[in-house]
Amino acid sequence: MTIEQLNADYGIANQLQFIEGKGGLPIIAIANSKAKATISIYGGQVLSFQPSNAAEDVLFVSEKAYYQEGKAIKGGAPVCWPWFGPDPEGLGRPSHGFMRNRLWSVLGTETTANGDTLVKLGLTDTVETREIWPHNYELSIEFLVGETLVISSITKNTGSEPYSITQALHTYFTVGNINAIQVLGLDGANYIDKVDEMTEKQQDGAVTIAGEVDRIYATVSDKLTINDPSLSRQIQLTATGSKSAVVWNPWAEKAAKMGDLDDLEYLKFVCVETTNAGDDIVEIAPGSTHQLTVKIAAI
Ligand SMILES: O=P(O)(O)OC[C@H]1O[C@@H](O)[C@H](O)[C@@H](O)[C@@H]1O
Repeated sequence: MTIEQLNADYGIANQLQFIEGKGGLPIIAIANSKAKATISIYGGQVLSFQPSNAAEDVLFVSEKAYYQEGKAIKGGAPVCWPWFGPDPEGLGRPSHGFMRNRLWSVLGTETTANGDTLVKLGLTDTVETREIWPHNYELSIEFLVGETLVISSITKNTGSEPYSITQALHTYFTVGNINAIQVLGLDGANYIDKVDEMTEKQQDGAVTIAGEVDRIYATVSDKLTINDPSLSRQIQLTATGSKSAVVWNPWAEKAAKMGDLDDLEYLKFVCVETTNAGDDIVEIAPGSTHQLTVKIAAI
């Protein structure tokens, strides 16, 4: 669909418009009385969210992100689905599933009763996706932009057999200085340390970051907080449909090897991801739906 057609069908006067973004990719630009946000239809991912009273964007996007078909956009909140991390069956399929580099369909846009903006994007299985992953699904991603940002991944099993998924709302958050932040709410949680041969460990106190961190936390609280003294703010995450969470920062050496991350940008973000990952595998019966949601507030 062209930008003109999208605006005609789904634009909302003075609140939501479709524009051509970097690399010619279609972007949804939202500005309402409470916040502004941009959502990339490619990848089905929110790229920015800034409540009216926030000095800085809540989400981080790499200055070197690719805006190119076939590649994931590094930043905002990519959607990892129907698996999180490496191919669970070792068949050489891409890491984090196959939704990050697709053009999604716009299912609907609306203004809610309290003036928030709701956007729904979706994808269903095709001959091509069944070659990669032999299951039937309707996957939709919903974004509710208001004082807070709410992101939901809703998976419906439209087939006749049950199947299992793992997934992540792979949120990149802007921080003032990675060395100074704390992630709260994980004290006592067990985690798999991906940078220490998948050793199982237990979190003691707040998470601080002074090197590469890549952890899958099991059975976490539904409320996590990023305490960021450099930007004098807290980012609060409230999750539903999830028992696990991932904390990731590549640190200097890995960042330097990434073509889509500037060498020093690792200092400026942390990923605290709302997931079904590790042992938090979700089985979905035929006709059933699983919803993974995170509400993000910056205070
Ligand atoms: O570079 P990608 O594919 O976006 O993945 C980034 C990171 O995503 C994290 O969620 C994983 O735990 C890391 O292991 C991974 O490196």
